[in-house]
Amino acid sequence: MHITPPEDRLFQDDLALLDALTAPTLPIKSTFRRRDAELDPLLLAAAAASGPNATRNHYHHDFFPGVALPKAEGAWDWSKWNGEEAGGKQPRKRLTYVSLQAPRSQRIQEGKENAGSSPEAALQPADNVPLPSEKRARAASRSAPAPSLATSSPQIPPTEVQVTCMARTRIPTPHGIAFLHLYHNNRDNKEHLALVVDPAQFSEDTPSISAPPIRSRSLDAVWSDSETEMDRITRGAYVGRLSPTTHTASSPTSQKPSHPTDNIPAPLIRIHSECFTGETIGSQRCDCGEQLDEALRLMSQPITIPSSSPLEPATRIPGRGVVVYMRQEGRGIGLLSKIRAYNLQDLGHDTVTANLMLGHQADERGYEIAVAILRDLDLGSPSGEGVRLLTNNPDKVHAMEKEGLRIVERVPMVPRSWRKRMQHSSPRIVGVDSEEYDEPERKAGATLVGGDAVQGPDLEKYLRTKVLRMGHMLELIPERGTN
Ligand SMILES: Nc1nc2c(ncn2[C@@H]2O[C@H](COP(=O)(O)OP(=O)(O)OP(=O)(O)O)[C@@H](O)[C@H]2O)c(=O)[nH]1
Repeated sequence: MHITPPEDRLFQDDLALLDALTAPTLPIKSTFRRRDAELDPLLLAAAAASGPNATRNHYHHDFFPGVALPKAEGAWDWSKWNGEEAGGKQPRKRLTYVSLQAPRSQRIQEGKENAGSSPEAALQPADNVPLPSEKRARAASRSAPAPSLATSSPQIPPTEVQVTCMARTRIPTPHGIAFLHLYHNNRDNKEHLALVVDPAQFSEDTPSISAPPIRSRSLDAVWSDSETEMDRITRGAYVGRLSPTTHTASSPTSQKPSHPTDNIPAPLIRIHSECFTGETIGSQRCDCGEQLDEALRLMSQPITIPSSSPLEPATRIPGRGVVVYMRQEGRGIGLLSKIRAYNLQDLGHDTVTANLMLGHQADERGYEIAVAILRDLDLGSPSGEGVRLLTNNPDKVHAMEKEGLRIVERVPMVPRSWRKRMQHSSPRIVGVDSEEYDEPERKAGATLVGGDAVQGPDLEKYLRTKVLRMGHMLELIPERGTN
């Protein structure tokens, strides 16, 4: 007799549960076995852990109807629950899940929810804490007013996503220079980012390629009549490289989609979702940190353009690309829920089931804002040059295409550990230029955290200022080249 191992059974049950929770109709009775005994304590734990009012989208769902819950958020008091214990002898009453959430239209009418973030809200600081009035006045006198997201295009219906690049700056990364763009939008209060890798950002370094510079239209626009050249430069609307002696404000970007005139491949684009655990503390539960690092590395690789004539050598040009960094932590469920989901995963559930058990969808991300950011950078428009999208996620490809992004190629994102394993069995990975992956072995860690030492002139200057101007207790060492 064949006996299914308990882990397999759990896995099959998880799949059945997943079907039950996600299918449009309930599965046929015989294929779906309820796992009351194992599941209920977990559901109760998940519900109790999130407290009465901290479920998805902070709407009030109640796993314990009729129980007077304490007022303080998250302060679930078990002594107030008179229900039977799970696994007790009497036949158990199933707890029902009651949503106390009113329809959205009603919540908007009652003023409990905004109909959509107002442009003003989008331009608030990200943490949404209003500045004290005198600070706000001082800040306003120092910075140019940002364009109103609502009024810049009066013909655009209010539902259309609008993004504004509020600031841009040069960041020297271990892979080369990237330009960090910070965006506000009219949909949420998060500061989404774009990291642009593009040699044409430096006019003096522009190689002999015809690809247009990747520029933000909203950043390069003139925001008001009173905006000075220094205001524009301070928010990053400049061309070339800034130095104490050189600074030239940019001109408003042309609205025409631009095409490279030679055979340059479309820029490599990565839509990356925030992952504090993977990117900042080097968690090895996921490969997010590695993916961010890898995306920047791949974009910074020189591109080989074959020559049209066999007599001429191929040309090598610097890499071009953009990482759009979306603040969609935990596939959109937020860090709090992701941490709880990790505990459910430690109890044996997979990443999808854990999300569902917490009342979330498997993936709650949306890509409208990401596409709007790419549009602002003049990338991926139906009439433009298109993009190569770095992802393994088919849903992401479909979602981006649905939002109107022109994807000319999907580039796989092969985990480094898998690549190394595959390289042992086969020297070439299908669909990937093996030269691009010719990199030295890393000594430690899977993320930027585990990378090599940070170094370079910017860091040197920063460290010296900390010692000389801010009194940091560090012995100064001679600058490079001075001894
Ligand atoms: N809820 C949840 N989110 C996770 C977990 N592990 C990673 N994430 C989040 O997942 C997001 C990254 O998504 P992935 O599924 O790794 O990759 P993807 O973006 O869908 O696909 P690729 O483009 O191929 O990388 C980040 O926001 C992470 O914080 C997890 O176990 N649970």
